[in-house]
Amino acid sequence: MSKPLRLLAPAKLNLFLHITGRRADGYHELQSLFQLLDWGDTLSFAADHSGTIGLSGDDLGLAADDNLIVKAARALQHGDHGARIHVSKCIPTGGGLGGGSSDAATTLLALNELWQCGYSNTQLQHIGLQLGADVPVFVAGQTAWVEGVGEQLKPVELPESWYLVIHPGCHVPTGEIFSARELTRNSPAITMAAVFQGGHRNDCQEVVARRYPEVAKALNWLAKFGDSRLTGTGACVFTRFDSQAAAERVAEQVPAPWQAFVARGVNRSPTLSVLS
Ligand SMILES: C[C@@](CO)(OP(=O)(O)O)[C@H](O)COP(=O)(O)OP(=O)(O)OC[C@H]1O[C@@H](n2ccc(N)nc2=O)[C@H](O)[C@@H]1O
Ligand SMILES: Nc1ncnc2c1ncn2[C@@H]1O[C@H](COP(=O)(O)OP(=O)(O)O)[C@@H](O)[C@H]1O
Repeated sequence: MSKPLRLLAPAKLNLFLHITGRRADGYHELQSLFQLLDWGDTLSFAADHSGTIGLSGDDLGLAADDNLIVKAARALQHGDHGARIHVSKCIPTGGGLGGGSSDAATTLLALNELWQCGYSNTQLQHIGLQLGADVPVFVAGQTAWVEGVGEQLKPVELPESWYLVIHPGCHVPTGEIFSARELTRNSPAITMAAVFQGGHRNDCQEVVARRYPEVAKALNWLAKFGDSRLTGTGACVFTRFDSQAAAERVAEQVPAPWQAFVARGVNRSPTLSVLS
């Protein structure tokens, strides 16, 4: 058995999210800035020749076969490839922070290396897209401008920022928000330059805030300290700060029972540096 490889599966924030259309298969076309964070789940991998995939660690109440970590491993597995994988979850599930997708991406990157599959990063992104719309951006491991359903990526370099993220305690199913009748689906496509001049939003925010009052409350509370915004389809909300100290000062005041954490925005996933 090889020495275990321990890697971060980073969380992300959608700094903005516009829905610009809908494809024939019902999936929505998006424009978004995916900001990677230096905070997330921890996965460790040991390869063997057992021909089986074993997953231990935090139980999400999912059958192993439904866990994106196992699905990602199976997508690469051939012959007697085997692996013991351990997961420590920090990223709240269904929070709009991309936890499941990031776990899947880290699994693809780790096992491609340990099993010496030889796939390029672009090939792994294609494999990842079959597992979820958000997986390719985590495989690429860069903060990125994203279009399509998540498969068209352009890395961007953003100034260092700190984010206070609040989980208001409710679970918002992505499918429910995308099937909401009142959702705006025809935002005009904008350029990256326009985004950097402001004038962007999360098109899901109004729908989520109306259906989930705790999200609305958290957005209003955070708005006292800066622009507050929903990430993805929620339920987490966030505000940007210039320094860790400023973010921590506000984090200390977050009312119970909401959960909060402070994380640094990174342009490149720490996981890529370990693997390359
Ligand atoms: C919109 C984002 C932004 O990050 O939201 P979050 O999930 O992170 O909150 C993601 O791209 C979400 O991606 P992901 O969470 O992988 O979605 P999936 O599991 O693939 O899809 C769940 C359901 O949402 C709908 N869906 C998802 C993505 C998309 N671009 N259009 C859609 O219409 C589909 O009905 C799908 O059945
Ligand atoms: N390893 C995993 N971690 C989190 N969620 C997972 C995982 N595997 C499968 N899932 C499923 O993926 C769904 C989306 O979870 P997640 O990616 O954390 O949230 P979001 O899409 O809101 O960012 C969950 O409802 C969960 O059932």
